[in-house]
Amino acid sequence: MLHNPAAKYRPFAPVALRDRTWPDAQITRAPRWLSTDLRDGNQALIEPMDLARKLRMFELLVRIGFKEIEVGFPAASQVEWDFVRQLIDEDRIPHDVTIQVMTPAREELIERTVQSLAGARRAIVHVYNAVAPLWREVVFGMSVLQVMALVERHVRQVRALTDAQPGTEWVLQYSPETFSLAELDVSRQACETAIAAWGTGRPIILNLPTTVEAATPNVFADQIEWMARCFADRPEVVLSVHPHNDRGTGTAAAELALMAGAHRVEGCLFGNGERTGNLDIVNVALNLYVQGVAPGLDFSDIDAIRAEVEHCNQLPVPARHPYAGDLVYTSFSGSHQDAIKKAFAAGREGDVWAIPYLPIDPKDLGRSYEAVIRVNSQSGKGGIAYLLEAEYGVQLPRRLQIEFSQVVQRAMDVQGKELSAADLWTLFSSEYALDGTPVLQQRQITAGTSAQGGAQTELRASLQWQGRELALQGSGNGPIDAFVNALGAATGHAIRVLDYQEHAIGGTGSVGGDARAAAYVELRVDDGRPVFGVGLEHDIVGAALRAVVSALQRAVRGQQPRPHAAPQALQVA
Ligand SMILES: CC(=O)SCCNC(=O)CCNC(=O)[C@H](O)C(C)(C)COP(=O)(O)OP(=O)(O)OC[C@H]1O[C@@H](n2cnc3c(N)ncnc32)[C@H](O)[C@@H]1OP(=O)(O)O
Ligand SMILES: CC(C)C(=O)C(=O)O
Repeated sequence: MLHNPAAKYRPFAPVALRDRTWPDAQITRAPRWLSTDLRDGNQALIEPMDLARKLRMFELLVRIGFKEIEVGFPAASQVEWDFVRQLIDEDRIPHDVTIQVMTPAREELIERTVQSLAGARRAIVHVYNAVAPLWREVVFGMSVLQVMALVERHVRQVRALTDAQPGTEWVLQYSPETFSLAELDVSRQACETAIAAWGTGRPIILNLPTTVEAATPNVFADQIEWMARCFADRPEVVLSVHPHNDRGTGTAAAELALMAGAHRVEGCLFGNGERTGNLDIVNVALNLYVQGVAPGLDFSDIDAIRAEVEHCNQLPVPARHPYAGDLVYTSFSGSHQDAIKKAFAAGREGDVWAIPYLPIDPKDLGRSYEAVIRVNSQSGKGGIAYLLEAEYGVQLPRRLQIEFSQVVQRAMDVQGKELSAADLWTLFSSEYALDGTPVLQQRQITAGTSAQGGAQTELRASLQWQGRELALQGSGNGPIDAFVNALGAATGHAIRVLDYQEHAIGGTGSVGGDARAAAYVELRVDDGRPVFGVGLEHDIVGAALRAVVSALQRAVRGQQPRPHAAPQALQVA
């Protein structure tokens, strides 16, 4: 790269429009959309679509709700011609859909283009010629006057040919190609020449392209407002824009152009098109949607649409593509996951959508929440807890989330790749010995009254513990109290219960067919650090006792077995 790029590149001159109004405008309704997937999109494919793929694309566009579809460049090739004929001859164009075809300003090509439309109910003939200085000099070798003469001659020709086919309702679209790079006055003259040659008062679309993006989108908005003022008193004129994306600002250019007075937007699904692509219509339409404006296009099953477009174009849609990419409803980083989980837990997906980091409800596009959160080395407790709850129904208490996230981090450091919900469950089950917790045998629990008149529970059971069978006997003010006292006496550990929580798990989750109980116990054992245990059982008492054993096992992991000791007093913090 150059040390001084100014030696080679020049900045684009701004438009002198001091009284511009577009910065204060708001887009409150959807524009008219034209899909140019079958023309500008198609001409940019490594392998242009064959008839079968063109038809699939056309039918997809109709299903999505496009009412104006540029179906091709019929003078360019036999496939293009045959496709237009197939649509007309087989009556495949719905009554509310208008097809558009494109031609350069060349006699023989215009003639063939208009012929291709014979029998159409309604059609837009799209004529273009470049108007910017570089093109005038290098491509055409023409002065401005000669360019105007070219426009006049060819639009007159379109008029004559279409007048000869009165069975079709005709609209002319004129594009001063390279508008974004041209002097505004030259573009205006070209448009006025086209209007006059077509016939004042007859419907005409003036389509203003950023054939190559050359400036920041505010400059394009100024250009559009300038042109809109020139044609403001012409009701027959529809002002359309056709942004490309060379600077990566196609979407912004289209949106600012709508604020500046454009009524119609041309583009392609997911931004296919020449070089960096055409404007991404899905992007602009869904940007409107999340501002509460109905776009008039239906992307309810965005994955199916994406798959169909990928098939037709033989090009992938990137994983980070706005609204449609594989990863765009996924959060990897811990603080995002935490915020999303809290917002769902607080019911913030209610009537008015307010979920942090998710500008749109993925469900509206047929995507699912399951895909929202994924866990890798950047993740924190929130995402892990979300996945375990969403997939397995367990609602981990906050301190258990923190404890388990450290277990996950250690596994992640070794493994170095993303963990699925199933991987997390395997790790969780093994860490808290959900399947391997020794089961209490011959459990007998009797509720009674103590000598002081309070509630007293007596517990007897046997338990396999560190290779020997323990006979447990204890009493307390409830089953957990009695069990902890009995276990402390039998194992020689001082056990204190710091926290206890429980909940039911519905019968439909991945945990099992029937409803189950989940219990979480936090213990301090022998004045060590607090540890959690988890128990899943069909009954709540069984789950709680399992959770106590799970926590004690974790607390004494790696220690030598203790001799018996006297029962410990139970305290619940
Ligand atoms: C910005 C855009 O997307 S414009 C759309 C462009 N799309 C396509 O080009 C796809 C389909 N195109 C084609 O199949 C062919 O290019 C055709 C059939 C249109 C023409 O093919 P050819 O006659 O071989 O010409 P070629 O492709 O080399 O085009 C260049 C010629 O067209 C002229 N030309 C380019 N644009 C235009 C225009 N809008 N109006 C009139 N003439 C034009 C050039 O000046 C050049 O003329 P020259 O040969 O006298 O110097
Ligand atoms: C001819 C026009 C509309 C075009 O495709 C462009 O300029 O990009």
